[in-house]
This record gives sequence, C-alpha cells and structure tokens, in this order.
Amino acid sequence: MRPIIVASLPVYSEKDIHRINQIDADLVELRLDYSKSLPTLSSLLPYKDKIIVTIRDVNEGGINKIDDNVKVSYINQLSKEGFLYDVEASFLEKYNVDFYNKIVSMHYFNSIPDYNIVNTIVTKYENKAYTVKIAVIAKPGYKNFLSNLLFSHENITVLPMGSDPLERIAFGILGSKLVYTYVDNPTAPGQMHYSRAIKIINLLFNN
Ligand SMILES: O=C1C[C@@](O)(C(=O)O)C[C@@H](O)[C@@H]1O
Repeated sequence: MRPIIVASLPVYSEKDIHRINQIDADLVELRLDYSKSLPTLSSLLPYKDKIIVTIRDVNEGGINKIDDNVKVSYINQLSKEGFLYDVEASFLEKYNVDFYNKIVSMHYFNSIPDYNIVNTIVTKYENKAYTVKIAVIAKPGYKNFLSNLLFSHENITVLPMGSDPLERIAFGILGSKLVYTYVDNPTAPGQMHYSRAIKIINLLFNN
C-alpha cells in the first residue's frame, strides 16, 4: 500500500494555518504546541480533511507546555467536530479521551524502549486507532526494533529519528502507514522535505 506522506508544520500563529493550501503533501500535521495558545477551532475547520492536529506533550518532544485540562477539552471539541488528531498513549493512560480513528503515538528520544512494553501498547490500540505510531531514536538495535513491530502489526507507523531520512521511505515501502516529513525545518530529526518524499513515493506507486 502507498504510504501517506505527512508534512509536519509548526504553528506559531494562526497565519501559519493558511499555509496548508500551498503544501502539496497527503496530510499536514499542525503542531499546535509551537505556540503557547491554541487556535480557534473555526480557523481549522476549512482544512479539516487535510490535517492532523497535534498538541505534543513536552515529555514527548513538545515545545510549549499546554495545560492538560486545556488539552483534554480541546481534544474533546476536535473529536466532536470529527477532526483527525494525534494523542500520546501516555496521555490516554491518564485521561479518558476519544482515540477511535485517531493517531495514538509514542516517542522515545533517548533510548530504545522495551519491545514487549511497546508491543503491548500497540496491541491495545491498533484495532480502534487510525494508526499507532512509534518514533524512536536511531541508536543500536532500532532497525530490528521497528521492523519487528512493523511485521507484527497491520495498522502501524514506525519512524526512526536521527538516521538517514531515506530510511523513513524504506519503512513506508515495508508497510509503515504514515511517513512524517518537514515543511521549512524538521520537527524531529530524520525527516526529509515533504516534496522530496512525495516525488519518491509517486515514482514508486504511480503508473
Ligand atoms: O509524532 C510525530 C512524529 C515526529 O516526531 C517525527 O519523528 O517525525 C514529528 C512530530 O511532529 C510528530 O508529532
């Protein structure tokens, strides 16, 4: 299956949101945690079918701390309006928010986590989520770690962080549902520019 190319866009102010129209990726991830306050939902509505809304927790790579209660109520509104959003598995352990057909994510920036722990979390969410996503630092053992997850689950996204960006394309070809890329500057190490990723994927998957 063709992997979906996601361009990750930091949102510093509402005017960044309107850049979506110029970004020729399959989906645009709006990283709302790049700003200290969240945009109105009405400013996101025109782009609903093209976006992933993310308020990344600072413990998992977020830039600004958004109060958990604010995040819960924003997510509840996003859910009601039918937006696709990304929520950390760790957040779901603490708060009862909707993850049906949403992205459930895990990020490991310092070391490779225990395989069985991550495998259990993926199994818990994979049937209901849009995809379960694991981003992991490219330290020794990461390729085996990500490949084993990829080959054990259908509905999964795996992202090495800090290795050659082409590796993400390779994992996409092997079955990672989403491939994360950047617009101006990477939001995580190991991303390539979205236009390059689209070009490679179209060469491989278009007739
Ligand atoms: O979770 C992810 C994946 C990511 O960390 C990456 O590795 O490309 C980039 C983040 O913007 C996004 O929220």
